Amino acid sequence: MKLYNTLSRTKEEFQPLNDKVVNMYVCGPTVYNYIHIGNARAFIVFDTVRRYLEYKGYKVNYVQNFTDIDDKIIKRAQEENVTTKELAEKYIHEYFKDADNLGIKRATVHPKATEHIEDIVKFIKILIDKGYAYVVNGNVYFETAKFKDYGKLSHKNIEELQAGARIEINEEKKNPLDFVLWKAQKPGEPAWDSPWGRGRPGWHIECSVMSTKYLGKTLDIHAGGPDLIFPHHENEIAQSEALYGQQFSKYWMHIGYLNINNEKMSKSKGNFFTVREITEKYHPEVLRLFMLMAHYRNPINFSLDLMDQANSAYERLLNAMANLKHLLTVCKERELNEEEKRIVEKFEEYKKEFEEAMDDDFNTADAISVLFEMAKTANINLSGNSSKELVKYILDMFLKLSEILGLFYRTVKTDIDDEEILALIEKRQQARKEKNWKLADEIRDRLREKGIILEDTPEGVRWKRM
Ligand SMILES: Nc1ncnc2c1ncn2[C@@H]1O[C@H](COP(=O)(O)OP(=O)(O)OP(=O)(O)O)[C@@H](O)[C@H]1O
Ligand SMILES: [Zn+2]
Repeated sequence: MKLYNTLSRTKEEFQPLNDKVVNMYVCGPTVYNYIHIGNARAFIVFDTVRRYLEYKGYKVNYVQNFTDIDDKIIKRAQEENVTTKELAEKYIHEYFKDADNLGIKRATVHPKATEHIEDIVKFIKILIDKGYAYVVNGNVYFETAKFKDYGKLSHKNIEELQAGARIEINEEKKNPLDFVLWKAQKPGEPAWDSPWGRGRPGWHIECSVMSTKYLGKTLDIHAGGPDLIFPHHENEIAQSEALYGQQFSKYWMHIGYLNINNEKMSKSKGNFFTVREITEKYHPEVLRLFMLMAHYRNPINFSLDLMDQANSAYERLLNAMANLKHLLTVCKERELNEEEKRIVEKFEEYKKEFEEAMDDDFNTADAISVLFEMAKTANINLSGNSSKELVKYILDMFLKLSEILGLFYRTVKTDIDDEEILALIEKRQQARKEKNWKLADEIRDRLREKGIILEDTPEGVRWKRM
């Protein structure tokens, strides 16, 4: 299996540090608003990477953080007259609603910056002790000139970086490329104690600290949007490698931009559609299919026309599967005839092609083309006279492969009946009574995987199918 590594700018053979385990970290949202579809592109793509790795038999430890303290959060909280914690919690909740809707699996851990202040302070202290950071007026800065590999991810030398960096007026910094690790408190801002006075962590440090805490000093894959390569990920490398003296992440994956009118879609520019808006108009799986129909590293220029095209594509696949489900109810069980055996061989070929596409740097666009080929072949060759085994075999393959893309397995599969759902809900209620939160969460997750959403209300648990 090959993947494109931003660090080497080549497609490399994928070989995790530990044969069967993949430790993967994805930079998550800064929670002061609903996520827009540009953010969603990142989360959908990396969820698909994770699903494929799991399909290949790896155990994936997947960590995605919430940046729950930062300038934008503070500003927005002040405008709305709520605390930063209240604001962040609200949008974390909204993030999960959107992510669940899009079939993005929950991470193994979703750490929050504000819950790791002690670890962050410890990390910064050691950087200062080792001579990589300096304190000025309660602010702590990382001294980039001390880290000789600075620029290796963005493939630029210090002079180029300096020329490209926005030169802010900050007389405290020894060098414009130095970045803040700890920010001294300004009046009215939330703050935590530290050896340098009250303040809060900078943005980059949280990812270095939380990734190491949950995944170890060297990650297999670190991933994010293209705007994060510099400075965010470059700075994460500098902090972590300076501290631990070993490689921070073996592979770096970055998606292409989601643009609108050929300009980056972004919260700050206001040129965005939220996931909420789009999924009111289209089925969430259409948005997911839309994202995966492009190669993840290519830019996408978003338009509603393209969404309409994705919608038709989605319906074609859905119809093929609905047709198979219908055939399942009318076809009779009997041995496969010669012609049908050849069809099975053809589908085994399709499966191989699908895997080859995914093995080649997660080429979901080609993988989806294979699904269309499958739909075509099924439509042409199957009828009410086909063997039920054949129909079942093809439907199962459809669902198995599309589940890797996070598609159809919730909408098409109905292998859980009401009785089973109620029994699991009962079991979860019991676990909650016994304060066994882990089991309760596991049951909720298991149901979600099957497309069942639980809602805890004062009147009890409500559930619905997605
Ligand atoms: N237009 C986009 N295309 C692709 N990825 C994006 C886009 N916008 C954001 N991302 C990615 O989404 C993730 C979360 O981003 P974040 O919450 O920092 O918000 P943001 O939308 O980039 O903020 P802003 O729009 O104000 O610059 C990051 O990995 C980021 O790189
Ligand atoms: Zn990050």
